[in-house]
Amino acid sequence: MALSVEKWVGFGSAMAGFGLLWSRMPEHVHDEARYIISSLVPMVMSYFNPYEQITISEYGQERIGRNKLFDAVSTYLRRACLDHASKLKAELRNNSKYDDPLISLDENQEVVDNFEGVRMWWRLCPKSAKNKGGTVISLFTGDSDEPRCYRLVFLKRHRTLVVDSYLPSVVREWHELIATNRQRLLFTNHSRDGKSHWIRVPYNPPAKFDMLAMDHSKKVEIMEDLTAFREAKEYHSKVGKAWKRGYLLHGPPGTGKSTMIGAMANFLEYDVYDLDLTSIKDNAELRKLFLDTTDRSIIVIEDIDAIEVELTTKRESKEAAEEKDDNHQVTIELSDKNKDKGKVTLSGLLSFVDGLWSACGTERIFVFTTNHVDRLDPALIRRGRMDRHIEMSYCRFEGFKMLAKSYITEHSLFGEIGQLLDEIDTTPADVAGSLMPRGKRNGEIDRLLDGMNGAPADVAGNLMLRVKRRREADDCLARLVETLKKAKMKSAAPAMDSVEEAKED
Ligand SMILES: Nc1ncnc2c1ncn2[C@@H]1O[C@H](COP(=O)(O)OP(=O)(O)OP(=O)(O)O)[C@@H](O)[C@H]1O
Ligand SMILES: [Mg+2]
Repeated sequence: MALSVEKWVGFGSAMAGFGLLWSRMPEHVHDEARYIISSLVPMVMSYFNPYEQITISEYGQERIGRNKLFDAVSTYLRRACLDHASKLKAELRNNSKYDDPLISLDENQEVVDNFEGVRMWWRLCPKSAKNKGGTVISLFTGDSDEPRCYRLVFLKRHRTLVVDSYLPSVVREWHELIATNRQRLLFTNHSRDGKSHWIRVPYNPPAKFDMLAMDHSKKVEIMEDLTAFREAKEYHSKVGKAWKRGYLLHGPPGTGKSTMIGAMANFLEYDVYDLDLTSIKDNAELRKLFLDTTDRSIIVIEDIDAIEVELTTKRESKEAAEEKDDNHQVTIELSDKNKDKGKVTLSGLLSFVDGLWSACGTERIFVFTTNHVDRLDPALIRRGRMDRHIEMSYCRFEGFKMLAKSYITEHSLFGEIGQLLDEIDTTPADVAGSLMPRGKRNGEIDRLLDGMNGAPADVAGNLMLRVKRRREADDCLARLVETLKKAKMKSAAPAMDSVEEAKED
């Protein structure tokens, strides 16, 4: 049967070719006869050919971005139709939480699927050279080959079933599988042969919201905001807005901006795209990268102020030269390395965050981080582009308790620590650093355990853990008090100097 399907489809092509040939017959063949025959051949063919075919290409029109249906079909066929295939492919995924090889269909292997008693024939067609009628070069990949595609062949009378039920069910299964099985990924852009690509690694950030040292109500507000965003598909389509949200995280170094991104990714179960603007040649490259991102992802640009410094300086000089031309079309010179290569502009960046291209993906979160919010171009961070501005601030007592809670919830040094944290600006990173256990006093614990002959293992283990934790907590908190006192003295030193200077005067 499979062979006959192929024959029919092949016969169709042959007849179409014949029709084309006929239409190019010499002039002396009567025009009218030529017209009638060339339109009759496909009609006759179509009448006798009981099959239809749908092609699902790896890339969309003009190859702007991947065709998600292609990925859905790959996953579906891997699950549903490998049993009867004789030509398979195996690869070890570097982006999976599993170590087992991934088996999939090899090119040109035909498989048959059964849906509601109806047979469907699938085949993965390899890349082929495109040479008819001149070379068509992909807009972004610069590739002149026809991409790979799946061919689905079915009986004509089942077209409605295929389009309305079968293909949607393939997509549904794909979504379900992704939701249950998938390994989250961290992507970063990388330039090879003058072209930018995403490279990806498995991503399991340890950060969780409950570990984040920050104002509790602020934290709850952010989590509620993220939940509302995730559930707002209908709202966005009803009001005709792109389903995206922008967060600006600002605050001094070490206050948890990057940690917050990890916590967001964990909370939403999204992939993260860490966009390094310094290695992007121009707006076209930026566009390609954006279009290659997947939905349900967080797109991050860290330290946006580093780029903005250049932008602001440039803009100021341009404004001086052109008497306040404030059109935001100023070029960002991203780095000395790229100075001569090309340009990414602020407007190029904004078109993805908030402009025409922002509608090209759904369920995207943009996160910009900066240590210097005051240096950013207002155009970049205005509300609507960056929907929420979140300030990550120094560690106070509440934040400290959050960081310390994995060791201890109450201690005699807490009062002193609370007072010191109120007096000096310390980052959560510094506090977390002091709270790291340094593996001291193990000898003492060993001696203690030696004296507990015959104690059940779990009691001994628990006791050891308790003693260890207590000792560690004593050490850590004492070390933290010491660090904070030193920092306090240091911050008081210039003031003391000026008092002394005033006395001398
Ligand atoms: N608010 C916080 N809650 C919990 N841990 C924190 C917090 N802030 C910092 N840390 C700890 O300090 C380390 C550094 O923090 P992080 O990299 O998130 O800071 P950052 O604000 O991104 O700094 P930078 O501006 O230099 O990029 C983290 O690994 C984390 O362990
Ligand atoms: Mg950071």
